[in-house]
Amino acid sequence: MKKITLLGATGSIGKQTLDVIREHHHLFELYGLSFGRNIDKAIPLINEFKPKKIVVQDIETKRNLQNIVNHDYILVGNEGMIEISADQDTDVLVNAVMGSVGLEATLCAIHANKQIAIANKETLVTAGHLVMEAARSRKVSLLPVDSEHSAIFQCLNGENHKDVNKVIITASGGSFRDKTRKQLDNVTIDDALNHPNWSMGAKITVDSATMMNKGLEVIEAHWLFNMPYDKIDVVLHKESVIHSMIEFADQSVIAQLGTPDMRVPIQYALTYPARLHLPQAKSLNLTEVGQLHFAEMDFDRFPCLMMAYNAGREGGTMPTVLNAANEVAVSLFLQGKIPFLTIERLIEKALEQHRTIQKPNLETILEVDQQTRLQVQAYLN
Ligand SMILES: NC(=O)C1=CN([C@@H]2O[C@H](COP(=O)(O)OP(=O)(O)OC[C@H]3O[C@@H](n4cnc5c(N)ncnc54)[C@H](OP(=O)(O)O)[C@@H]3O)[C@@H](O)[C@H]2O)C=CC1
Ligand SMILES: CC(=O)[C@@H](O)[C@H](O)COP(=O)(O)O
Ligand SMILES: [Mn+2]
Repeated sequence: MKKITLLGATGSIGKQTLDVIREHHHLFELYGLSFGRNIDKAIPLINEFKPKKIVVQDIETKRNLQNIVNHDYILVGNEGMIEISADQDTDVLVNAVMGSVGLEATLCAIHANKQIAIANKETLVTAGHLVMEAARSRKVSLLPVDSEHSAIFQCLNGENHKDVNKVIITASGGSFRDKTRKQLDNVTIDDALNHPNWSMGAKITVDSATMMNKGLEVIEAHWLFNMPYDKIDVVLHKESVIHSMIEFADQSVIAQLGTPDMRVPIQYALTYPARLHLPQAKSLNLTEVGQLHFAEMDFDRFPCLMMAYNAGREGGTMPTVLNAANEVAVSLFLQGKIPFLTIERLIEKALEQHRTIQKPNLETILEVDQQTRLQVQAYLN
């Protein structure tokens, strides 16, 4: 029985992780869970899975939860997430929290030798060098949950890293893929949240519409697979059937395909190297899909992707700034405070104003993250 700690249990990945745990309850037990403030979503999960430990975002949420459920172990905030992630009684951390707030819990879980299933891409973008170095030195396996990275991981199975010509990450194009830049002037929050293929949390759905999601994924792939940026390509593929591909030295291309269902990569990260039956997932019928489409990425149409490549290549604290600026800008858009196209302008400004610090330690990363958040908020005043 593997005991799982799940950060971000009330979210889209959290919910689908619980589907997998429920399906394989003879293999997995939910030991601890965290969520933000969404008590209504958390209560049925607490009642069903009876976690030993719970973490909420703040004291007020803890008080409100205590008025509803009788539980001895409710912790708060980052310290709480760190405690349940590195707890001696848990085996695996599924990090499905949204944002770089998941960084310290990931690092502490690695230091405590936990197996990590990582959905929380912001952690790797913000401080990939620290996370990968910790995982290497502790010999901890860091298994990807993000669909493209799970695909790359599967395509690399049994292959030699030096034989890779390039990694080809597929991009659906997001909610606005058929719109010109001019048509983006007046798009609404609801329009942005209408992803053509995936049902996901609000932040990643907006990232997908700006193409920042692919930018974050390029940096994530760089760290997870130790791949230089000139060997990572992005191609538009509107069906999201091919989740990513690898071209090898002999020009052979291996791809991983499947219906768009995050329970598949989540389960694989939890059962690797075994593949278990997953009854909820639909079989891929290519004759029903009919055609698969591919198009070259247009960096003028999607400038966030180029900003991410540039920040990744620059390295040091630049990806930390990219991520923090993006988190704040997307949140402002989702609160209705800025129009869609202002997201990329705020990020661009934050990147332009930042002087890179190379080889930053955790303290520096956390400081730059905080400073960037305040700076981007201040652009609006
Ligand atoms: N959804 C998907 O299909 C995919 C997601 N990912 C990545 O997985 C991660 C999670 O995404 P997704 O599930 O869509 O996100 P959601 O917004 O659906 O869920 C986020 C979860 O994190 C919690 N949370 C948010 N902010 C905080 C905070 N400050 N402190 C503590 N908890 C917090 C939320 O709690 P509450 O509900 O209480 O607010 C919720 O449980 C992201 O990094 C995303 O990029 C990667 C690939 C695919
Ligand atoms: C499901 C998943 O992994 C998302 O990150 C997905 O990739 C979003 O799709 P696009 O960013 O390609 O629109
Ligand atoms: Mn993805």
